Amino acid sequence: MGRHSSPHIVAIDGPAGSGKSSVSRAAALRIGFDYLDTGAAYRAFAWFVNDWGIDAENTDAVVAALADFDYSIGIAPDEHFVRVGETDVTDAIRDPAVSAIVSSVARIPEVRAHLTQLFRTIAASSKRTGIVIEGRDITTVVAPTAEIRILLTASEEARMARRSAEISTQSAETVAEQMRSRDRADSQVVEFMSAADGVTTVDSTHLDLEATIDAVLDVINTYREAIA
Ligand SMILES: Nc1ncnc2c1ncn2[C@@H]1O[C@H](COP(=O)(O)OP(=O)(O)O)[C@@H](O)[C@H]1O
Ligand SMILES: Nc1ccn([C@@H]2O[C@H](COP(=O)(O)OP(=O)(O)O)[C@@H](O)[C@H]2O)c(=O)n1
Repeated sequence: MGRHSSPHIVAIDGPAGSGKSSVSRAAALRIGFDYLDTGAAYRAFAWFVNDWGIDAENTDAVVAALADFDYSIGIAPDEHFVRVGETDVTDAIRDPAVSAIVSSVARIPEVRAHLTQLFRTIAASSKRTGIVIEGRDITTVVAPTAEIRILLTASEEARMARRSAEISTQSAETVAEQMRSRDRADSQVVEFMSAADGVTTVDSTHLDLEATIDAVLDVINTYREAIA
């Protein structure tokens, strides 16, 4: 038997290091939803452009590459993978070299429109009751009509500390500077530092990971009737 209606959507946005990926995946696992990390697609496309030797600043060449971008991602929260063609890029897209160029491809409107369409198609393919979608413009552009929309924030200091604890190959100062400049670049294209109308803010500055997951689940449960 096929599924009868489209999956319910929990939309989560926030800046780098706010906890979007870890919190969204854990929340999805807890409520039996799928999970879609949209930043992974922007990263994978940046990886692809770089792999083809295209300059990320060459807008025409980057846009032309979209036609050959064969992307797939696992949306089961416990089976995460990211592939471009036959190549598994799950780890490669986290490389600082990718982080350094991803905002350049993400600023291009044609790239955003193409990936937004892809996200809607992937979300619609979910066989579960619902899907948690996480990124920068999910509450505003990708799924503005989602029943549940959350902005996950944390102070810049907390976000930098979390991210530099994860990356051992670079100094804390380098990691912080790169994150700050990526947030600056991204902010010129999408609004993810303040909540749009109807979006609930969860500030994790003074919460640990478990408490943040609980806070997000609280918001989801508040709207539970709508998604039951
Ligand atoms: N509330 C929190 N307290 C402490 N660490 C957290 C919290 N939320 C996330 N983290 C950790 O911070 C790091 C960055 O989180 P991540 O989910 O990758 O953020 P984002 O997807 O927003 O960039 C991860 O190592 C994660 O375990
Ligand atoms: N919905 C989204 C998600 C990511 N992105 C871009 O993709 C990059 C990587 O996103 P990410 O979610 O993996 O970044 P982190 O917050 O995990 O560091 C961002 O810096 C943005 O340039 C976007 O433009 N829109």
